[in-house]
Amino acid sequence: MTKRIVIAGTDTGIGKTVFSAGLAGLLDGFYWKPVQSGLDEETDSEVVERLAGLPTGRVLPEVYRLKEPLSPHRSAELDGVAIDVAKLSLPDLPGPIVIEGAGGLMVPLNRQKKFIDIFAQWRMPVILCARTTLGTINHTLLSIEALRARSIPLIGIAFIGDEVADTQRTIVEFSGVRQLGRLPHLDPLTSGTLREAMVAGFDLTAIAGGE
Ligand SMILES: Nc1ncnc2c1ncn2[C@@H]1O[C@H](COP(=O)(O)OP(=O)(O)OP(=O)(O)O)[C@@H](O)[C@H]1O
Ligand SMILES: C[C@H](N)[C@H](N)CCCCCC(=O)O
Ligand SMILES: [Mg+2]
Repeated sequence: MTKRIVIAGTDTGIGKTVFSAGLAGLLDGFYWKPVQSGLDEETDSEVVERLAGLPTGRVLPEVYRLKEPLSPHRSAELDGVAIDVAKLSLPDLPGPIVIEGAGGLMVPLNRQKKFIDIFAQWRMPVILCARTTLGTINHTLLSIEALRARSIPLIGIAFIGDEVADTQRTIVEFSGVRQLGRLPHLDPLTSGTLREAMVAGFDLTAIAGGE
C-alpha cells in the first residue's frame, strides 16, 4: 500500500493546509480534505491546487462540503446533513497521499465522533502541525497526549512560523517527539516560495521513511 499521512493540527488556522500543499508537492502525491466547512472563501482543496504545484487530478474531491465556516458538526447541522464517518474512507491510490482534518484533533464531526476518533480508526501515521507563537507549548503537549492515549502513530511535529528556539526545544524535550522541521512565515506565499521553504526546512526521508 502507498504511504498515507494524516496532517493534524493543534488548532484551526495554524497553517495545516499550506504545509499539506508543500508536503503533497514534495512527495509528488495526492491531497484529500474529506470534510470542508466554509465554501464562501477559497476552500482548502483549492488552496492546495494553487500552491502544491501538482498536475490536475491530484486533489481528491471532498466527501462533505458544508457551507458555514464552523466546526463541521455544526456546519453539517445547519446544512441539514448528518456526517456519516463510515463514508470517510479512502480508495487505493497510485502514490502517497496527504490527508487533512479540520481544526484541532478534538473537533467534532457529528454529536458522537470527533476527528481524533477517525484518526484512531484509520491507524495512519500523523504529522502534528504546531504554531511557534506563544500558547503553543500547552496546545502541542495536550495534542500529543491525546494521540498517545489512543495509540495513534505520530511521525513528528512540523512547526509553522518563525523560529522560537526555546519553545520548539521545550516541546520536543517534554514530549520526546521529534521535530521534522519548520515552515517559516512566507511573504509572498507562492507555489515557488513554498517548495523552496519545504526543501530547506524538512528532511523528506524522515517523513516519507517511517512512522
Ligand atoms: N507558512 C506560511 N506563510 C504565510 N502564510 C501562511 C503560512 N501558513 C499559513 N499561512 C496563512 O495562514 C492562514 C491559515 O492557514 P491555513 O489555512 O493553512 O490553516 P489551517 O490550519 O489549514 O486551518 P483549518 O483548520 O481551517 O484547515 C491562511 O491565510 C494561510 O495563507
Ligand atoms: C472553519 C474552520 N476554518 C475549520 N475548517 C473548522 C474549525 C473548527 C474548530 C472548532 C473548535 O475547535 O472550536
Ligand atoms: Mg486547512
